[in-house]
Amino acid sequence: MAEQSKKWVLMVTAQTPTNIAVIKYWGKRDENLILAINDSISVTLDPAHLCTTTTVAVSPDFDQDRMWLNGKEISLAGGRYQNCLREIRARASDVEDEKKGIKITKNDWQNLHVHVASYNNFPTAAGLASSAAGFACLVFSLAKLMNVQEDNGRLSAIARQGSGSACRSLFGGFVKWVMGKEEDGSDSIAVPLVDEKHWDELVIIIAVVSSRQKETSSTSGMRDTVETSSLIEHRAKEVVPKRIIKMEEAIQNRDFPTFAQLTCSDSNQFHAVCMDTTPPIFYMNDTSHRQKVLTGCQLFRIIGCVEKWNCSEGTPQVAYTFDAGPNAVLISRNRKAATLMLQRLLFHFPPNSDTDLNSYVIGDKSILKDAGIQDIKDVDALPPPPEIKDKIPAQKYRGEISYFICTRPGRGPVLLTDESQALLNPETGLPK
Ligand SMILES: Nc1ncnc2c1ncn2[C@@H]1O[C@H](COP(=O)(O)OP(=O)(O)OP(=O)(O)O)[C@@H](O)[C@H]1O
Ligand SMILES: C[C@@](O)(CCOP(=O)(O)OP(=O)(O)O)CC(=O)O
Repeated sequence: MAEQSKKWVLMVTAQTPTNIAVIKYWGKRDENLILAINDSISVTLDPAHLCTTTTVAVSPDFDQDRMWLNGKEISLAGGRYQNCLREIRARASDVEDEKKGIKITKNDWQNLHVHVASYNNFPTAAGLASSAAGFACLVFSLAKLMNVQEDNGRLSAIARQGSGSACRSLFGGFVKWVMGKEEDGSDSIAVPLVDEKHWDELVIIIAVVSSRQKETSSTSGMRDTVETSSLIEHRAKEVVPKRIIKMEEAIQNRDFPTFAQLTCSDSNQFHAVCMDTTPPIFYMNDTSHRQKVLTGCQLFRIIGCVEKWNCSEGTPQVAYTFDAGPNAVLISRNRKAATLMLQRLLFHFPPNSDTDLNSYVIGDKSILKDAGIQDIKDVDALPPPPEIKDKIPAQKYRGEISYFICTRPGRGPVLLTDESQALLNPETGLPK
């Protein structure tokens, strides 16, 4: 390292989106490298509504690697963090900042320590893919700090070693994670299929049922499935490869009926292999807490509501998909369908009377406006959806959903150049 008289801190801040799989990754063929047993496809969600912001800093004064997640210091000792840090350091290049008088050579990076501060603007470890946005952001920001000369595809193979689904957050739009064949995982990377503008009519509504941490992590859940389910092999070898081909075609052609059919079937099959696991995993209907038994039923009701409406329209208006947590993701074919979906959701799941509508529907609130809803009175005045026949009185489940997020397909990672958005103090390298 060049002689420097002044103390210095060099920082980079980045923002990375989360993603939701429409063809699910579930099961590994290598636990350490995180190599999947099947390809998967996801849609990247607009970072304006769900994203991770991460600041990474380097200074000769730092005596160890440290990380703060959502304001609390966490350990970087875990294998996944260590693998990402090692792989990025191995690819670091020379960095020079003439204004600050900083010169770091390729070899210096092996001895310099980093500080990392990260913030998720949505619940962590609640099944909203915080690990995906989080590891993608960590790898992307470290790569920029250390001047790594590799494209986002190569970086995705490093993010994958933090969390499998993270590799898909290196791109916007629709993204495929190619499982690859190589033992070292070098061909197990994310590939962008189409960018976020290709199918920008889609509107995504997430019903957040529980923002508490889930009972069974994806990592241990999928390990148990691979060890004990006999259905998973059929899924990985026979079902998913065919679905991947059809899904890619549906996305290219913006063929919503095929897209919706594949998305719903794949989500349902993912939960079927979870149930085929010993002991069975119930992500949609976790029976370990009384409250969750109730909320789980609400998720089945959301499926029922979407299926009934799609059927009555004669062609799908909305696709549903559920990850490893009790949240529903509803992808509408266009704004009109999203408006009608939101009206149905608010009819069945009105907020408690003391809840502010502004905090009950967050993200792109213009959908709420399109639905003609300005306050709770408008929610209470919503008529029952016409597809509900008079035989069964329409049910309402007040207060059963925590909140709704309205969003859309979004872009990939970006650097934030405005220093005021940094999460670390530029003088000390400690959280602001
Ligand atoms: N911003 C972040 N930066 C780095 N790591 C993060 C970040 N956010 C979350 N993580 C890591 O991801 C873990 C949570 O992952 P987990 O898979 O349990 O939940 P999730 O990603 O929210 O849900 P799912 O993957 O099932 O959708 C955290 O404990 C932490 O280790
Ligand atoms: C259901 C899923 O969301 C599973 C995601 O699993 P993770 O990527 O969180 O698992 P690890 O690789 O062990 O970190 C489906 C998907 O995103 O494809």
